[in-house]
Amino acid sequence: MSDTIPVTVLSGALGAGKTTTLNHVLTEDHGHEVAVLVNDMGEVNIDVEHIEQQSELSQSDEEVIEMSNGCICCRLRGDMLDAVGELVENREFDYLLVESSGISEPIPVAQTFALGFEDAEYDPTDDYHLDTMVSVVDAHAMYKGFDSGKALTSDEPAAGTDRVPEEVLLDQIEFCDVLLLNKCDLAPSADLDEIEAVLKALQPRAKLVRTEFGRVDPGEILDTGRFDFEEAQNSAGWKHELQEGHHHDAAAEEHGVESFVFRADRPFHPERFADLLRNLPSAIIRAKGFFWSAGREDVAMGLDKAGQSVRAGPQGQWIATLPKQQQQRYLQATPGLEDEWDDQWGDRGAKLVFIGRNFEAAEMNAWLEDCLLSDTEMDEDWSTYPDPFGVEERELALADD
Ligand SMILES: Nc1nc2c(ncn2[C@@H]2O[C@H](COP(=O)(O)OP(=O)(O)OP(=O)(O)O)[C@@H](O)[C@H]2O)c(=O)[nH]1
Repeated sequence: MSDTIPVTVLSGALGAGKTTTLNHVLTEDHGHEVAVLVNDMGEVNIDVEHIEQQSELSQSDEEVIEMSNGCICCRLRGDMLDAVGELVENREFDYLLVESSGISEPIPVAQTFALGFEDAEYDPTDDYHLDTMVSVVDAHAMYKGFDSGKALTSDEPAAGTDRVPEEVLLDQIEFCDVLLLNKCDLAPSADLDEIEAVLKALQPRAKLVRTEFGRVDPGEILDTGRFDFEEAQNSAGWKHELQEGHHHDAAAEEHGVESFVFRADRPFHPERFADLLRNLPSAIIRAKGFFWSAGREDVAMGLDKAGQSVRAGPQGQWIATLPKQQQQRYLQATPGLEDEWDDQWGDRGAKLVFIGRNFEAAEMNAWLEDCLLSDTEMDEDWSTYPDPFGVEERELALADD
């Protein structure tokens, strides 16, 4: 590990300030010989021209960069693996900075460096280790979003993907070690406090640093040693809420940031719950979890709300539908599962987390309770209920409603 090259990955929405941050860090005295990789990996390349322009910009800066720190800029098209492999062969450098284009997902990039690929010819973990995942968040865009009642952005899905930008943005927020809240010059400080409270609720583990024009101390993002794949995967606020239960955070409370977990051991009435999902208040920024839809005892439905986009549909298996032997293994390995186990229905039920600002948890709770089957409905024939959740994974995409 120690003789492999540390890697910092910068992600963030389009225009959040990744390039600005990168250029700032490169001109600072960071004590490294840095190679820079601009990754425009995804099939989704919305904006090749933009990236082209950007690298022209970096090239025009190259003189400065070369002179101060001996950095190398290289642009990547296509296979990131080949590029990073070639890079170690052909260049002398001791740190790799990757700028991951706005639309690309941080998790696959992290996987490349942290885990490598099984069948690939080149294994990047021979030469590299992931040091820090950084996400640059645009404070100005978030502030404007709050102002217009929208939690985050609400752009159309990018061509070639069914994920809208705010879903990717939430991945970037939830899967990182350091959050740079950039463009702080463009939002009033009261709003910055509020944005910060929201970010902390979405991602309690990351270090949060406020910046203007990407002016961050290089030590905040280089050689931090903060990355840990497992921790990063479990660092989302909603996971904490589900696993550890609710804990009050004074700063969050002060700014009206609320998170709330709903648990039930009954099914939802499919239509009532679909209706609620269609009408969720926009104050709810994030919702995530599993639920049981009456008539679909075969499958655990997943809910995933990121900003204005809501998806719900078949996502996983109840332990109750697994073969007996496997069930036993889960029951033994999972503390508390035995107590929750229902003789007839096993682990079927609802476990949902909602994170938002200025919403009434009690009201939300009452709406959800109303969606559960009543005692009378518990005795009905559920197979006659229409099923809005379909058969495809998380098919009910409500973003365009
Ligand atoms: N006012 C203000 N403008 C900023 C700040 N940081 C960056 N900008 C400007 O915002 C624009 C976008 O910045 P970039 O650094 O290119 O953003 P990016 O994230 O690399 O953008 P993409 O590569 O398109 O994803 C540029 O015009 C920057 O000058 C900031 O802190 N405050």
